[in-house]
Amino acid sequence: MSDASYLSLEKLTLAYGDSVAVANLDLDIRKGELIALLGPSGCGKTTTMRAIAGLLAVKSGHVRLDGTDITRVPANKRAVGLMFQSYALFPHLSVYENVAFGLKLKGMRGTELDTKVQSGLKSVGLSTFANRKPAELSGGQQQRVALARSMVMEPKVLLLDEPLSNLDARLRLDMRTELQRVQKETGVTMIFVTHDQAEALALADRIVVMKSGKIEQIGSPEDIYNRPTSSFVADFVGFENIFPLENGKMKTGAGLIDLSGDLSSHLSSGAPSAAGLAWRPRMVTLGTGPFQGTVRGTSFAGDSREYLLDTALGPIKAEVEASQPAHALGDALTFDLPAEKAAPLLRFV
Ligand SMILES: Nc1ncnc2c1ncn2[C@@H]1O[C@H](COP(=O)(O)OP(=O)(O)OP(=O)(O)O)[C@@H](O)[C@H]1O
Repeated sequence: MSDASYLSLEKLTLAYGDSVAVANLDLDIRKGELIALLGPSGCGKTTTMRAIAGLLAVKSGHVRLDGTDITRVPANKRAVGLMFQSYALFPHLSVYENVAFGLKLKGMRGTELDTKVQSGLKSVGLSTFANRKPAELSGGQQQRVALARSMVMEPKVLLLDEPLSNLDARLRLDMRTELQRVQKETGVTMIFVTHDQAEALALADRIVVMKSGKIEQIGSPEDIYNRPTSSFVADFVGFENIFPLENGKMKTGAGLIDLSGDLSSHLSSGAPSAAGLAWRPRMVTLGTGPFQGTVRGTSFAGDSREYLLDTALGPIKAEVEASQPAHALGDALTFDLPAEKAAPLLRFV
């Protein structure tokens, strides 16, 4: 086992009956990494987590953890923790008893148990809540109990399935920080599932983007955000203006067109064999350029304003600072898609 493959999924195929949900998936995760599995509903995120946890039989392939093949090891012998989006706390037990539960099952008692539980509660800031019942806690506090309960078991890997999805926007932000802190303090390897790209970008060391049971791209948050390799990932992370390339020209509703700026030198530095180009709305220049559009929609987002333009190329989304003069529905605007700002896509899928 190398450092880069503390947890390895090798050619993992997972199915429900005859229906394959995850196909031939390879993934190596380093010890202490915080990994986000990101992707649309049904792409196989939860299925992959269930297989790592031992809750779903593997059809073919292997799961290795810390040098051991655990593909056929029962869930309770894997040292893999799992935290669900519904925290699944025992309502009749106190916070203390909830956190102690798994340790007691392992036969721990007395001072050792008490020390572990106290330290687990302390690590999530809930020492003074030990005697409360889950119903007497806020959603965020319940989430912390669930986290403490998982962490006291000292798992080699902690899996979190949509851990923040039941929390309101404010609490989600708090819990993001909390999760990150606990992870860095304990050094536990964590994999969390989310379909929220902002959450993945904010939390993860590396993001694994999945599509239809396969990995579409693996990279740092910066890679995924700035350098998506396919149109699917580009679309998923907010590049709204995405076009295929054919012989160095952009294929649009108005046919093949040349871009202004030096596309070839931009591409040769980034991706010489690009299959497409993508621009975020704020990469579109409004007010000057070779193209024409008519404002069909506008939305105000505090610092910025977004315009949806009807154009011969197809619909274009542009974002400008809100301090710029506003345009009205029906206004005709010129715009540019600057070649040097485009993200080159290797695959158009
Ligand atoms: N118990 C099941 N029986 C049959 N098919 C299932 C079962 N659970 C999931 N699937 C199918 O497997 C595929 C992957 O599902 P999975 O739950 O892993 O997706 P996901 O990416 O976690 O989605 P979501 O974000 O909605 O939770 C989907 O096509 C789904 O319909």
